[in-house]
Amino acid sequence: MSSPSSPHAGLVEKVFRYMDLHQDEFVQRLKEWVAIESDSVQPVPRLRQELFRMMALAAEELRRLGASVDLEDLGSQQLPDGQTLPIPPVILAELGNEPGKPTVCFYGHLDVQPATQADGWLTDPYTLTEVDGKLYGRGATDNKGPVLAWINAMSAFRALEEDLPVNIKVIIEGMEEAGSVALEELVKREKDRFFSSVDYIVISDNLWLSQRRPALIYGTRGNSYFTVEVTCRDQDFHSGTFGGILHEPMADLVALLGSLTDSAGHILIPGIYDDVAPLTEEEKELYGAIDLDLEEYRNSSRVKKFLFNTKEEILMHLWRYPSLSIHGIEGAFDEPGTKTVIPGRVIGKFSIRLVPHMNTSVVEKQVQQHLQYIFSQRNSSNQMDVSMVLGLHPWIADIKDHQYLAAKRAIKTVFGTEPDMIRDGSTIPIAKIFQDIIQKSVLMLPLGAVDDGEHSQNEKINRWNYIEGSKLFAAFFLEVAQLHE
Ligand SMILES: Cn1cncc1C[C@H](NC(=O)CCN)C(=O)O
Ligand SMILES: [Zn+2]
Ligand SMILES: [Zn+2]
Repeated sequence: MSSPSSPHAGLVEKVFRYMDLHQDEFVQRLKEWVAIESDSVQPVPRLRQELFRMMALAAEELRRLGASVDLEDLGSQQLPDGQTLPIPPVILAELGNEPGKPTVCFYGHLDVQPATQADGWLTDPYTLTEVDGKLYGRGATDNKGPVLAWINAMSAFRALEEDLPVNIKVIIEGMEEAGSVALEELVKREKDRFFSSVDYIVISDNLWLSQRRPALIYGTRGNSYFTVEVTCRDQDFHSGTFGGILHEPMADLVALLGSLTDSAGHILIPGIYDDVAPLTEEEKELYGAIDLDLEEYRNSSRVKKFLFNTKEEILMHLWRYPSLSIHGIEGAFDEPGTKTVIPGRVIGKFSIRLVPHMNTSVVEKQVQQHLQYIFSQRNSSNQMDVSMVLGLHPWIADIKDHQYLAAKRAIKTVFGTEPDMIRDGSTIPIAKIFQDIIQKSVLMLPLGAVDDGEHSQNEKINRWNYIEGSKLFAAFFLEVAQLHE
């Protein structure tokens, strides 16, 4: 609880009490939002319709709070197979426009990863189901819960007829899980309009490092995603009638993919580590202070052994060093059984997580050169094509920034503790885009617990995280307003 000396202590308590009393309504709203299958990953018309429905529902909710809401049309998306699909509109909403108050802009997304019960969900992924204080459902933590927590915070002030201490802007998209298609253009277009008055940007699209201890995030890795296609012809072969006389595309591809890393996870692409920011003594100390029980983390991940044995090494390799992951092979025989095919054309997929100060176009050249060299060594008559299909930049914040201090104070008020100061190994592409284009401070203020299972089966948000997270945003409004004065 806030200290009695704090000038807004009474208001904080009133808002928190409101939220405790109305928590079932907040959960009910999350249930309505989770019920929409707003999957942006599978490019099919039915799901795009669901995305449109999702954005309309959120727009309506914001209008109910008195916000002015625009739905920005982003046109359509051209898919590699020639199909075009409409892109769901982006919500740009605004509540309050008083010159004396700071303007805080919240970014969130309402699209989700695919999910079906057959994937191994214990409950229907689109029916929010509470078990032991855990609210299970696709999008519960990524990112519908946090978006609603922000809206809950706005709604509490309105319901109590209390003046909002900040001007609020909200940008909500529906294509994050597909790589934030067309969002950068929108941000550029709106730089001198919607974003001109923005002082601070808040994103809540990550998780804590712990079950109970809140965190602030000051960096995310980028990602360069590659496809490497090896083609002999456009049809499969029978291995009994062609096996032995062909350069097999799959053999080429497996060799290419196998050349990318060694068994210790070190990336073998020449030059790839050249631009990685050197480790300073100051940074080293930050890792020591983080409270992570490595054994528990390993056990709860159900992994026998990690590549590194100390907390510091593990965190550094997740946050401040690049990594290369192989994701899949399109065109490969991947069913059970013993089909004797030789695939005629296969596409390998891998990506490299980038860290400061790596650059996507430099990485693209290095990967091209490396794969061309490896391929040439095989004297294969097949055709190889490498392309970088996504180039997402890493992001790092200045933790001495005003709003990081405001967030720390809000965390102290709600949770009575200091946050873990952490980075995240995954990618929030829009963070760097906001930082570069709007040139205002970006804060990542996550609400979910480490075991929420984003993108996984049985994704959930704890009722406690959802409600305390709503309080956290309300407390944050008050702290930002106070610091801004
Ligand atoms: C779509 N995409 C392709 N490359 C990277 C991404 C973003 C994706 N983002 C998240 O998972 C956010 C987690 N809070 C990721 O990092 O894989
Ligand atoms: Zn997300
Ligand atoms: Zn996600």
